[in-house]
Amino acid sequence: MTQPNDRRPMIEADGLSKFYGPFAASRDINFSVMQGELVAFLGPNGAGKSTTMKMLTGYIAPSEGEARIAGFNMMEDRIEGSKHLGYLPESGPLYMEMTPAGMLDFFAEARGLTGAKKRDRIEAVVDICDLSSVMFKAISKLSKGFKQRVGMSQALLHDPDVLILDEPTAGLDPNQIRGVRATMRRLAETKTILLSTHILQEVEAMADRVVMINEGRMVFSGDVQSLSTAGDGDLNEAFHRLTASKKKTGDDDQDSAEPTPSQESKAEAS
Ligand SMILES: Nc1ncnc2c1ncn2[C@@H]1O[C@H](COP(=O)(O)OP(=O)(O)OP(=O)(O)O)[C@@H](O)[C@H]1O
Repeated sequence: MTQPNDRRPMIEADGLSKFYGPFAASRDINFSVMQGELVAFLGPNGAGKSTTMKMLTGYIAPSEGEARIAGFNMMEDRIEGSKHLGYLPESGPLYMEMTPAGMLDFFAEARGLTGAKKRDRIEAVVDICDLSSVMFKAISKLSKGFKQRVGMSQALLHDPDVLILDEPTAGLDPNQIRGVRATMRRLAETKTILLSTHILQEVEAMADRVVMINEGRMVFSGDVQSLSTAGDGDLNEAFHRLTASKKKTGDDDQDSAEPTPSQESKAEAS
């Protein structure tokens, strides 16, 4: 078992920014997720969570800064970094006309898995994500919860040690949320996880630490207890205080998104 001081950073955002013309979707994001940690990535709609996750996974190029997975720069060594990484994008890379069985087979081959190894890994993710009842139905015909689980199974297929999950419980009913959370708790025993969510109970129940962004900038990095303290013991209040819009004008008024001095001390990169 990894001891706390043996841990190394498995996910690193090092000064990440993404500009679309003059608009900064994210700006100077700095944080690390250490081996074995589950870190919640919070922020209101449009804060820049998905953009940051896409940079971390090498899916889009940063305008500035560097993303590293297991120490690999995701622009220069994306193939090596991707061997360690499972990514569940917000909308899921689901081929709607395929069945889960066909899709997992396709992704397994693409990951270089063959023979018994391929069979074992498909069996393992079908079990983890509880997919056996839908393996031969078209993905387009599955409920949202099952589509989400198929997306998760794809992310887990090559048994990566790092997971980046973009809102894995978005749009699910309470029973489905329970199922996904139970799966994540199990995964968190052995993997490093960065998870974006809007659900604060999820953070309380599962996260070791929280990184929060607002209007593209980091406004908090710390443990759940410190986040709660920032809201006088109430996570909803903390979320509100840290993410209440400071914009006075349009979206490209970037200077107005500066954290206040008290928030800045909480947003130190770990
Ligand atoms: N390709 C793009 N071109 C221009 N603007 C973009 C592009 N992608 C994202 N944005 C903008 O960047 C900002 C951040 O978007 P992003 O999807 O990262 O937010 P988010 O925090 O993931 O939001 P949500 O919680 O709603 O999913 C938004 O204002 C969005 O409109």
